[in-house]
Amino acid sequence: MSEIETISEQRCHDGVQGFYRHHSESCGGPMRFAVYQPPQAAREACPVLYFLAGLTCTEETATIKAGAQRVAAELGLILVMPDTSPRHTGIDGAIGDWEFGEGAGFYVDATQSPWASRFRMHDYIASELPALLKRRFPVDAERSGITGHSMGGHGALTMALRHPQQFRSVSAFAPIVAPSQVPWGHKAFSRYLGDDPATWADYDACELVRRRTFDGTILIDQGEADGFLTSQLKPELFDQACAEGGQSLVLRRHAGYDHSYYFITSFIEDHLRHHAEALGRL
Ligand SMILES: N[C@@H](CCC(=O)N[C@@H](CS)C(=O)NCC(=O)O)C(=O)O
Repeated sequence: MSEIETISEQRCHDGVQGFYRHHSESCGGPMRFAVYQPPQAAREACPVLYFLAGLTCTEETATIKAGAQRVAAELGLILVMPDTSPRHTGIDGAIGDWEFGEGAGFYVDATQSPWASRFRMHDYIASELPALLKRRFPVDAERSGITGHSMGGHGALTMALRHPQQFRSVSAFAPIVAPSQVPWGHKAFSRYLGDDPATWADYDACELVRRRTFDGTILIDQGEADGFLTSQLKPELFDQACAEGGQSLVLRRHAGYDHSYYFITSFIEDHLRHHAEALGRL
């Protein structure tokens, strides 16, 4: 049996939109992800852009709602949309709370029982999934970028800052930039990582960027009408941390836009072009 099971594949903008399932060692069970292969992928290895989704989302959310395929087809970018956590874990407390557990993996490797056995999304995204994709899809892994939304924006920023050899370009939509300082982060990190905030810094973009900058400009878009802006997102903290760390950042604030995929689809093209340029496609 192939290590990747195809759930569906459909023609899309002359490429192929597929959904897949495999057994994940990192997460100790089955995981699903979506891949869009642009038409160029039929002939050559293509750069790859990972899109990490937010709370309550699955591999389907950005695939269906972001509207990224048309421009990815033009630019020759492979798109990878992973699920946001392991599923059907059977762990007590893993379902029923949209801010924690299944659908809310926060892209960390949990160290605390009972989460540590399954909730290892950092290792999954940084190592296991890229290695798996290389064996099945025509990815030019040397040219990988990462983006994401909200919790996934936090994932994208922390992955890129921690693994600059793996991810050569980074951007985010309405990201959680300082999880150690906001309720979403407190709740998830205290359970996944334990009560000592010192262990949280490795997953906090504001902390990471003060330690080491990313080689390239970080692009962030943020809607001013986002209901989570002042309570959970606080982009000004990342702006300040980047200034202190000497990180190049373009933070764009857009009047009237909220937290939804209507906001994301309005600016996804700019993000694809940002990555394509950094990955040598423009
Ligand atoms: N709990 C609220 C808010 C959740 C929320 O806004 N999730 C964002 C990510 S943090 C999202 O992308 N939701 C999926 C969607 O809009 O399709 C809900 O379920 O409506």
